[in-house]
Amino acid sequence: MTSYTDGDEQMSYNVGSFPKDFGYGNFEHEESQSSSDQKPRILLMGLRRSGKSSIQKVVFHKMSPNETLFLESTNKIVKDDINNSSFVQFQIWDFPGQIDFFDASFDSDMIFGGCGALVFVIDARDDYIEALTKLNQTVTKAYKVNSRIKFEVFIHKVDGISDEEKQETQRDIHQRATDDLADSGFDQILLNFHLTSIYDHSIFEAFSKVVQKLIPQLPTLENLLNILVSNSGIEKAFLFDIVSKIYIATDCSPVDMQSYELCCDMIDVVIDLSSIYGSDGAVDSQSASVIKLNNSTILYLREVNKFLALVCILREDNFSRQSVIDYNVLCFREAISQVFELRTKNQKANGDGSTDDEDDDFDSNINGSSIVQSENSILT
Ligand SMILES: Nc1nc2c(ncn2[C@@H]2O[C@H](COP(=O)(O)OP(=O)(O)OP(=O)(O)O)[C@@H](O)[C@H]2O)c(=O)[nH]1
Repeated sequence: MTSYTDGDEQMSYNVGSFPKDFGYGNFEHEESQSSSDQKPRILLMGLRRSGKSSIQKVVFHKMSPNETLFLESTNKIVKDDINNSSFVQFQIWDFPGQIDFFDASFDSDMIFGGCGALVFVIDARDDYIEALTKLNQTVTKAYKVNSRIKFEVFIHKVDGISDEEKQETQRDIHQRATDDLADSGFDQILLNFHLTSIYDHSIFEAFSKVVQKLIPQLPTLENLLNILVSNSGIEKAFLFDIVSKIYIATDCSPVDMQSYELCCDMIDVVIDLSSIYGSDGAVDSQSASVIKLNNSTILYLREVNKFLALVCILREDNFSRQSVIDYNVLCFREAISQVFELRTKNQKANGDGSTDDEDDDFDSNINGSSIVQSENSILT
């Protein structure tokens, strides 16, 4: 029988092109880390072999997609601590596919109580009727315990499926899932759908959106990026978590997949080169890189802190004012460190257990003082 006891904390990394020790260490300004229990939780649920463990391994442990073919079935909850900067701190719980909500050892209050987001994975290549039934059971059960959970449905393994087929599958799953919820009297539950595959960047993009919803400072970060972009002639800017390549914030212009992929590839190139030629770690405060594309576009990467990098896309003409951009990036970096400091101060003041309400206060503080200050110092 499945046991729902605590799983192993998986802290070793199979990091592909990353240096072996390039994982989520302690953030140097973070004097006190939130305990694991206080971190928001992301639950990975879905039928057996739908691809849950593969997603977690590929996104957070740099496992190559082909290696996931050899993953064994999960038979207990596996908890994984993602201990990054103050912005990216959560736990991922990977559930066995054959989970039984009626099992006496399934403590739904404990499991769904502290849950920030529930990711339900559906294998798009399989007959998904059973998966939809399970989705309905899972979501309604979780909602009854905690109505604040964000529900994300990954329509997974869409590699090798034509674009029309993808859209049709998404439309069908969306329709059936929302109809099922309405039939069970839960039409107030909002499901978000993402087409994903571990064989391309779609899984990183989808996970970025899930993680962003768990970052209370997101509006502040977006605001800072908007100010930076509009004053520096930048077309698009992403704030990346370097280790996982998920972006934790971007400016308000729409994200197109190609730009995101280019930026991810740039991070890979920089990490690879830094690991070979750099002296200490993969990135440091001097880390920067410029890639000129053959369509008069520039990719510009700057380190923000140990875990975060800013990657910008801009036209070559606008890059002639690089010193202005660099100055603005310095202001941006300073503003981000102020956000960190305030966050840490708030956490300490609240005994490390800041709630959403406290984070709201935090946001208004930053918007009221620090951003204005950085806005003034950004050159136009
Ligand atoms: N084609 C394709 N195969 C995938 C993808 N993601 C996962 N797989 C494959 O799906 C199979 C099952 O993956 P797992 O990650 O073990 O699935 P799981 O949901 O964790 O399974 P349980 O632990 O049994 O619940 C593996 O052979 C993976 O290689 C994907 O995006 N595309």
